[in-house]
Amino acid sequence: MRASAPAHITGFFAARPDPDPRLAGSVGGGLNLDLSAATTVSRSEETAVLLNGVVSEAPVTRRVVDTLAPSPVRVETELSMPLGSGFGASGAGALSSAYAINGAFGLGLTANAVGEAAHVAEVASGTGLGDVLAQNTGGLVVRLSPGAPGLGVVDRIPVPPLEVELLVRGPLSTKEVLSDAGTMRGVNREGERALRELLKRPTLERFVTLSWEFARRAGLARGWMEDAVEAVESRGGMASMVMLGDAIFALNGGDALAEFGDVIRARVSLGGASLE
Ligand SMILES: Nc1ncnc2c1ncn2[C@@H]1O[C@H](COP(=O)(O)OP(=O)(O)OP(=O)(O)O)[C@@H](O)[C@H]1O
Ligand SMILES: CC(C)(CO)[C@@H](O)C(=O)[O-]
Repeated sequence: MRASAPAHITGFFAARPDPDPRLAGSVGGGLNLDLSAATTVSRSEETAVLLNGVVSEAPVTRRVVDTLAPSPVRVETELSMPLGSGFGASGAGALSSAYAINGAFGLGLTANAVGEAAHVAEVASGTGLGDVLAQNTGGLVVRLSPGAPGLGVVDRIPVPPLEVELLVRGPLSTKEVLSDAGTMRGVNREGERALRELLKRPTLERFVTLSWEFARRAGLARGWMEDAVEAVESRGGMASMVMLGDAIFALNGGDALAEFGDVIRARVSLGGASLE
């Protein structure tokens, strides 16, 4: 059985911890992109998880297998987004695996129940907070309260499947940032502020502008990003940092961004995770 889930790039966020991982997560805003994780699940003598054809530890996906699979499975995930760079690869892998396991074994779980298994795996692994909730929704997602799909509250800002340009300089460990109390105090303060401001006028443009304000005020933006965003803005585009990656996303920024490295082009994915 095969299923897929979109990449998700967060623009701003604030962690909302909770002893119950189903209720823990984050609030914030982010874009789903058509760089997908596609997972095929088949029954097997023993469980194996392959990421892009390579047997991998894949701790997040293994938690999903332990939660949902009634017998050993072979899980093969093809990822078309960069790993470890803020594209929600671990969340997309976990969510697409959960959908595929549900279909392969006829578990009869709803999308929210499947999403809950992936969300809990992601939060428990420390590799993400709100990606799965957003990836189960699709589009430009505003997370209003934290939690697994069916528990967290989301809304969407209506946008067409517009093009997004991305420049990835390298990975940034989500787990390290989330576990740094000093950094997270600033992140949470600024993320809550950005959400309040966005809800006053929820538009795509405000999302990008507030994301860039968040990245700088939270102390996450890097020097090269300032130059890249300025170059994009000087030619009429908009840009901000991909949370959490050493990466930039831009709207109408392709030519300017290309001066800083290889640009990946993607489109907003309006759908969430699904069986194929
Ligand atoms: N599909 C997947 N299944 C299981 N593990 C994955 C998958 N994709 C990435 N990982 C691993 O999850 C770990 C955490 O990745 P990390 O959360 O830092 O980045 P990400 O998920 O790509 O982006 P984000 O910052 O949006 O979470 C990394 O070791 C990565 O190799
Ligand atoms: C923490 C995070 C930014 C990592 O991608 C994401 O999971 C989110 O928005 O909660």
